Amino acid sequence: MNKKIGFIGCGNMARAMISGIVHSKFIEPSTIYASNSSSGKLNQIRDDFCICTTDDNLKIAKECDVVVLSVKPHLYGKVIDQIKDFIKEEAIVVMIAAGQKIEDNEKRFNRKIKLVRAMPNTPALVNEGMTAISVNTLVTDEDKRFIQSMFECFGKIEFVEERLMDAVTGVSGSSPAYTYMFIEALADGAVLHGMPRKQAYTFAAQAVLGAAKMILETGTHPGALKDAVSSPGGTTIEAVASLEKSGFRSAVIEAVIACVEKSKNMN
Ligand SMILES: NC(=O)C1=CN([C@@H]2O[C@H](COP(=O)(O)OP(=O)(O)OC[C@H]3O[C@@H](n4cnc5c(N)ncnc54)[C@H](O)[C@@H]3O)[C@@H](O)[C@H]2O)C=CC1
Ligand SMILES: O=C(O)[C@@H]1CCC=N1
Repeated sequence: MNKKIGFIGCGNMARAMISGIVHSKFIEPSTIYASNSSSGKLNQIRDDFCICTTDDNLKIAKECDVVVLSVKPHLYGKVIDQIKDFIKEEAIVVMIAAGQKIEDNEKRFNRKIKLVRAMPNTPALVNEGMTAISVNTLVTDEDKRFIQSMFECFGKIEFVEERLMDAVTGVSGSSPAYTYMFIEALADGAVLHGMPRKQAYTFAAQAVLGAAKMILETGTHPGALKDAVSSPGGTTIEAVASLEKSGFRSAVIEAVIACVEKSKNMN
């Protein structure tokens, strides 16, 4: 496994992925490359992970076997125009941008190109990422295994039909943000009742982590787990009733719909 992995665009998501790949020892840091349009983040990532950095996107295109396009979605056209004639014949291009469809980007490359569309999330930084992956017809089973292993360096993966990618963005790509809002609000409630803020974040975050683990590890329906916490005439059902009154579930569903719609209409 002597593949070189390159990142074009070295912001929050690329950093989370690079951190996971380096810490898992999947490949040598010296075979990971990153380019960015400004130097500050590049110098930081080179110092933190001992990877190779450059301000030249073409160097990544010419040298790497896997090229991750980790710039913002609106820059895909510009960056693909710049690199399309320099990507190696057998290289795999991985698109992680919200809303970027395989077919549209095949057209941008205007040549035979192995394209992977993936939607990771930033908990990759602590090895708890969730990534969905779709591929085009040129991606081989061996390529898929490599891409799977790369994303598994920092969490779970599932191959999905591309039509589900917008839903994935709503449920896992973007959802860490809304989960942080929930944790922040939980902590605010505890602070309101006298708990020091730092302690409140620990209690709130650990409760959310534990609840998530219960679903993943027991396979029990979330409703049944909720019922097991809600003693008849007890404290929890008061909170549950209050949340229902405020439209909590509906607010979350509406948030996911807004996210998915944005993803569908991005270009
Ligand atoms: N942040 C997140 O939680 C997630 C982000 N994504 C996707 O990852 C991509 C990157 O997102 P973030 O890392 O959050 O953005 P970011 O803004 O933190 O990073 C993008 C980087 O690209 C650099 N850049 C801009 N133009 C460039 C160019 N022409 N050549 C090279 N580098 C250039 C910027 O300087 C910046 O450092 C987006 O397409 C986003 O949809 C996907 C899943 C989760
Ligand atoms: O907010 C965004 O557009 C990106 C995609 C998923 C998470 N962050």
